Amino acid sequence: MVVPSTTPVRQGTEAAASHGGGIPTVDMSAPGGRSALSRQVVRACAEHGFFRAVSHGVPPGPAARLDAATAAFFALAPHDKQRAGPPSPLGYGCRSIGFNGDAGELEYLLLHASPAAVAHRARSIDTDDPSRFSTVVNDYVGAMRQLACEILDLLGEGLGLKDPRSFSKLITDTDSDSLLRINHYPPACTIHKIDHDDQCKMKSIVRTKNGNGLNPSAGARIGFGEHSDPQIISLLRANDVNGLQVLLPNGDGKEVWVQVPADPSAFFVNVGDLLQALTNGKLVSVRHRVIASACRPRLSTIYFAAPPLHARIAALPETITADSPCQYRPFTWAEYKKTMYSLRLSHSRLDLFQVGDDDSSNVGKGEQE
Ligand SMILES: C=C1C[C@]23C[C@@]1(O)CC[C@H]2[C@@]12CC[C@H](O)[C@@](C)(C(=O)O1)[C@H]2[C@@H]3C(=O)O
Ligand SMILES: O=C(O)CCC(=O)C(=O)O
Ligand SMILES: [Fe+2]
Repeated sequence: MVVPSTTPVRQGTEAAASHGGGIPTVDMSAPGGRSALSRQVVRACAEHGFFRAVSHGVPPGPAARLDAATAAFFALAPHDKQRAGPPSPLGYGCRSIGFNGDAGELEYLLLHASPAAVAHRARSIDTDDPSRFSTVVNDYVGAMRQLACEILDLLGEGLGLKDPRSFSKLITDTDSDSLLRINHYPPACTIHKIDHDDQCKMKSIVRTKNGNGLNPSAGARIGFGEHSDPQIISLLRANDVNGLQVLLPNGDGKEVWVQVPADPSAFFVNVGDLLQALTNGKLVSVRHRVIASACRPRLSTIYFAAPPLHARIAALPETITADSPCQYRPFTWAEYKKTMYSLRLSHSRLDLFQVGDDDSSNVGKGEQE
């Protein structure tokens, strides 16, 4: 699979810290007060649907323990890993993503984040000591839930909601449908079985000529294809290997793929489709992808914060005005999930829920493209 070359790619830069056209960065501990922080978070989510959170206050222990446990799993022999698969969509998957023919150069573990589901899945992931694996995952999920709530409360405050905790309440419900995904992208050199040094040399030559290193002839490979995350908010952390790209406005009314420089100490925050619907489009769900062309493995962990299946998703009244009428019809997360699982990864599925687009024959029909 080769990267579509129509959209240019540029490097995210430090200029981004001031929203200068790259990757916005939010210092979660910056002096200046909570209302300044909430304005910054709203601005990043409204303009980009994405930001890098630094000085976030999440202790490093749970992440280090999760990375060790998942790296040990991915290092197992293929038939041992298959015990936790095939993905249903939960469980261990290799290359295949979803049910509709999407594929990427990765293997992954997709877990429901509830302690009961983690305990059940742990039995096939860590056969030596399932409860050790469960504890490690539960600790990490707890830390992620807390960070997600903090960001969602800042958004609620910054948007001036009557109840600023409206968003975080959805993900703290005991029936929350949140997920944890661990993606392992093997080094590109071993995928091709081309000699490591030759391939790295080849890539650096093309990078010099083209500036972005994504010429298909250099072996740029789709790790995880273009998509938006369907849930409320996603928190992504990865090792020091690049690969994540986000589709951001370039200021000229066009969009460009921006490479997100790796930062293992940061969390990358994505607005999901549900948050776009809840805010009547004020916050935008960001399209992103992973190009897995590096010569070292990329390990990423993403917490997808979701509401319970029965939760009704409708634009909050504060986000609807005469100038900004309601864009999406109300739906439940269960309904949205059913639709999304019938569609390809790259589908702009929220469009199907636009007011006026009530041709229900479009929704949940098992559309393939
Ligand atoms: C092709 C698909 C995989 C996906 C479900 C879908 O039908 C469309 C959305 C995909 C996605 C993207 C973000 C997350 O990685 C994910 C777990 C999710 O909730 O939506 C995946 C789904 C998946 O891999 O099961
Ligand atoms: O693995 C990554 O870095 C991102 C993957 C992703 O976007 C996803 O799993 O939804
Ligand atoms: Fe994603």
